[in-house]
Order: sequence, then structure tokens, then C-alpha cells
Amino acid sequence: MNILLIGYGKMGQLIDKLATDAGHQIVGKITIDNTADLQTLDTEAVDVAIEFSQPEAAIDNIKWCIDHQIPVAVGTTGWLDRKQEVDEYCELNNGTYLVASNFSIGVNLFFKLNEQLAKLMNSQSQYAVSTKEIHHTHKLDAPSGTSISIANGIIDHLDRKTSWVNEETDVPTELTIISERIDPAPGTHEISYTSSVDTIDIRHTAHSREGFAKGAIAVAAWLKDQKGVKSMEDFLNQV
Ligand SMILES: NC(=O)C1=CN([C@@H]2O[C@H](COP(=O)(O)OP(=O)(O)OC[C@H]3O[C@@H](n4cnc5c(N)ncnc54)[C@H](OP(=O)(O)O)[C@@H]3O)[C@@H](O)[C@H]2O)C=CC1
Ligand SMILES: O=C(O)C1=N[C@H](C(=O)O)C[C@H](O)C1
Repeated sequence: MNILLIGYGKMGQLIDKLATDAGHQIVGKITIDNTADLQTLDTEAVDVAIEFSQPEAAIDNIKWCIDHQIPVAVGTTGWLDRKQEVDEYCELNNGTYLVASNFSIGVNLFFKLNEQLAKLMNSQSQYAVSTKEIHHTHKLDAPSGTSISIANGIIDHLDRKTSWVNEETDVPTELTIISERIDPAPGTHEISYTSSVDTIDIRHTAHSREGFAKGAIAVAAWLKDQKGVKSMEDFLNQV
């Protein structure tokens, strides 16, 4: 397939290598320095775009893809409080996009495990829950998009939590997300349930960025033949 890479940093460059090795063609590489190249790009030659840029840039990039009828798989985090607005723009303009806070298959299994454990904890009020994410020091957003997805999974399935905060908290209805920045951590997410007698920890540790990149390429290959606002759930259920 012909892929347009929007954002050509750590993720864009790795996707370039893995997609090229797998026989795909990269038809454009957009960074903050050459966004003007989009104006002269032959959009007919693009099957799908993969967007890994930065929080301030993502929405404009997604809207550009929607305007040009290019399906776009979006990995950029830190803007998802405005997802509803982008969903509506996509539907209104007959576009196609999918955003995932994490494209790794392992993390998406971990999301399911998190939800199951949260459900079980409804009848076990002696356990206090908290979460932690660890990433490299170049990361612009905190908490990570993945940790927000985890927190929402807990809030949706554990009755005693109704919101999250990015700090330690004593408010019973608030869920703590602790963010640590340590190089070279590609991405670690932990959930802990602690009682006076024991602790249950579940943790996903990315060993490199390869899982994110391979997941994004697989999603892009599927998304190019879809229509509308799609989710990782849609992808995993159909592939
Ligand atoms: N969903 C997932 O599975 C994953 C998500 N991420 C997220 O993806 C994003 C990118 O991560 P990463 O590659 O590590 O970050 P980098 O900082 O390494 O790369 C970001 C890239 O975006 C470019 N950029 C900045 N502004 C624009 C713009 N307006 N248009 C196009 N490109 C632009 C930068 O250009 P320049 O170099 O010129 O500044 C750079 O090439 C982050 O939000 C991160 O949290 C990361 C890993 C996995
Ligand atoms: O910035 C990163 O590196 C990562 N960002 C994503 C996030 O915010 O959850 C996914 C992954 O953990 C790596």
C-alpha cells in the first residue's frame, strides 16, 4: 500500500523502515519543517496516512486527511479531550480515521485484563487502586494517552472511582495516575490493587517501539478499506 507518513520522528522513522521492509511504499514524509509539501502532494496516490506528530499538530493533520478523503491511522496522544469534535468533523465530511492511544496488540489485551480486574474489584472494597506510567524524558504529554485509556477502563467498570487525577490523591472517588519520566523507557503501564495484607500488580512493559509501529501498519492496511470513525475495538474484532 502507499503510505503517507505525517510526523517523521521516532515513530515515523521506525514505521518507514518496517513498512518498507514489508513491501509497502512511503509516498510522503511530513515534519514540522515541510508541511507545505502537503499542498503539492498527489493525494490520489495515497492509500492511507499514518499520523505520529505532536499534540498541537494532530487535529489539523487529521482534518487535512479527512478533507482529502485519505483514511488516517492516528497515534499522536495528548489531544483526545477534543476527540468528539474530530469525530463529528469526520462524520460530517464523510472521512475515515482511527485513533489509538496505543497500537501495540499487547497493550490492547492489557486493556481487557484491566477491565476484568476492575469488575472483580467491585465486591472487594478492601483494595485501593492506583496506576503508574513510565516514559522517556522527550515525551511531551502527561499522563500518557495509554494511562488515560486505562483510567477510563477502571472508571467505567469500578463503581468506587469516578474520575482520574495526575497525582497522589486521598479523595476516595479519584483514581491516581503517577507519571514518571526516565530514559530510555519506551512505555510502561502498571495498575496496583493494595489491601492491608497483599498487593495485586499488573504491568505492561514495551521493550521497544516495534509493537506500536507494527500495530499502526496493520491498522493502516485494514483502515484503507473502511469508512467513518473507527476504533481499535473495531479493528481487533474484524481482523
Ligand atoms: N499510539 C501509539 O501506539 C503511540 C503513540 N505515540 C505518540 O505519538 C506521537 C509521536 O511520538 P514520537 O514519534 O515518539 O515523537 P517525536 O517527537 O520523535 O516525533 C514527532 C514528529 O512530529 C513532527 N511534527 C511536529 N509538528 C508537526 C506538524 N505540524 N505536522 C507534521 N509533523 C509534525 C516532528 O517534526 P520535527 O522533527 O521537525 O520537530 C517530528 O518529526 C506522540 O504524541 C506520542 O505520545 C508514540 C508511540 C506509540
Ligand atoms: O510518547 C510515547 O513514547 C508513547 N506514547 C503513547 C502514550 O502516550 O500512551 C503510547 C506509548 O506508551 C508510547
